[in-house]
Amino acid sequence: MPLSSLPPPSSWQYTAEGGANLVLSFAGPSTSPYAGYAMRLRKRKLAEAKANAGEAVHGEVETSFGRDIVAPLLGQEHLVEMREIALERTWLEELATCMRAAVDEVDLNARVGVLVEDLIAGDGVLAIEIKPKWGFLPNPAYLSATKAPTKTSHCRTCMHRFYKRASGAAEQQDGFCPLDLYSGDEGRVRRAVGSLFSSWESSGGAINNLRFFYERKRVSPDELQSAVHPLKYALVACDSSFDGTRARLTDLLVSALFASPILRTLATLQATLDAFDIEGLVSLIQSCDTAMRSSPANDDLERNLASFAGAQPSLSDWRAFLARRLPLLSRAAQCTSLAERHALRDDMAGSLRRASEEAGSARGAVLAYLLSATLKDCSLIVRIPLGAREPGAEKDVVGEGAEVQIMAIDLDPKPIQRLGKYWRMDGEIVECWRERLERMTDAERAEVRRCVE
Ligand SMILES: O=P(O)(O)O[C@@H]1[C@@H](OP(=O)(O)O)[C@H](OP(=O)(O)O)[C@H](O)[C@H](OP(=O)(O)O)[C@H]1OP(=O)(O)O
Ligand SMILES: Nc1ncnc2c1ncn2[C@@H]1O[C@H](COP(=O)(O)OP(=O)(O)OP(=O)(O)O)[C@@H](O)[C@H]1O
Repeated sequence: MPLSSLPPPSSWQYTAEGGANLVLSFAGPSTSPYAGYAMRLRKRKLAEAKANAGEAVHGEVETSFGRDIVAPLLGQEHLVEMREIALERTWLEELATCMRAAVDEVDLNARVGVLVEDLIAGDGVLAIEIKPKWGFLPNPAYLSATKAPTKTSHCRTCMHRFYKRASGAAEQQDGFCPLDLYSGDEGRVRRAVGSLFSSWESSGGAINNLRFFYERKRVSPDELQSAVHPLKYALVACDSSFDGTRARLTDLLVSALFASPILRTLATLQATLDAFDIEGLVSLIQSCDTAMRSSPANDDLERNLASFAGAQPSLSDWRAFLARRLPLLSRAAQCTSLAERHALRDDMAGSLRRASEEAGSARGAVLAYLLSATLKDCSLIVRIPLGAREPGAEKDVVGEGAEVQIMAIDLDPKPIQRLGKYWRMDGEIVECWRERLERMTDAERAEVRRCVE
């Protein structure tokens, strides 16, 4: 596509935003070379406390990371091409006046945006976005005796949700367990999707783990309550009550997830790259570095971790890492059992450990952990072509020959400076959960769901 002059801000419509980026869909004429594209723009955080100073990842790494590092692992067919596009301040200023982001503002100083295939666009296309989060329990071999019992029976996402609620964030009481979603067991996958749906409904569609878009427009729970939403016409053969629509959407999502190996591969990659857990990783860094070994207080350890881990990896660092680790990591897609996944993780731990001993540096293990962090935070967009349907039509098929696609988004590299935060958060999350269990009676404790891999 030629990068001719960028269409005016009025040709773009707000789609959604995450913590760092704002995404706009091109809404101009279908003859434009930009039709079918979305633009990802950097945001400027409004809340000072949320701004992450000094966390910048070089732009070259940001756009190439998905294509060069993640695609060989997850499969090229699951990634969209990203392409940098030059931006002018006047264009951004005009955009800022005609479009308000829901949470933050577009960064007026950004000099490049990123053009991507618009995954929510298309006639009759239902796009369901899920953020599946951490799909494994940590390697018990590297956990401290105090944290191991908690971390091997409750997954990070379930504990983290409670932690966020305890610290005042508006999180749902009974959220989904990712281990159910990733389990490959139909009943458990349905339970996870059901929990996500309930949280979506009770939050008014505000959660970041589940979103629905139909023909490029975000669909809210209120709209699905309405009798005449076009998505309901497209979901033929379903009873058009809210519950009927919910059941149909659940079926569509569950069967799309079942038909694809992506969740299984994603969880295996996350687990294999996080072979030591953050606890084991910190011990490995300390064993390679005498100054870190003597790092006394926890505060210092948090602060010092990033500097001992080294500079933010460049694209060539990442390419060298992948070239060395690809033979082992490419086995992830073939792992079909938990035993195979654990064996792969053990192989990775052994290999990273030997490499650190030889080099006197844990940098390879740090890069592996950072790549795992990217995969723990990505989202999937399930594109289901429903085809155009007349109200009342009888057909109950998905699309007309068009295929369901599952694409991974938000595959940005994580800043190496976050290592200290990851270590601190791990301690706080587990402590918060343990205190919760200690406050309970035995009967209450027995009712707490255990997470099973
Ligand atoms: O730490 P977590 O698990 O809360 O993950 C953060 C996400 O929170 P959530 O998925 O809501 O729990 C968080 O998501 P939200 O901004 O809450 O939608 C971000 O994805 C953040 O990454 P980054 O700052 O964009 O690089 C994520 O930070 P990283 O942990 O990936 O660095
Ligand atoms: N290629 C795409 N096509 C359509 N919509 C997209 C696309 N990429 C992202 N989006 C939408 O924009 C939202 C924000 O994008 P993205 O996840 O890249 O932002 P982020 O700031 O990096 O997120 P996070 O805070 O989760 O790290 C997504 O959750 C999704 O709804």
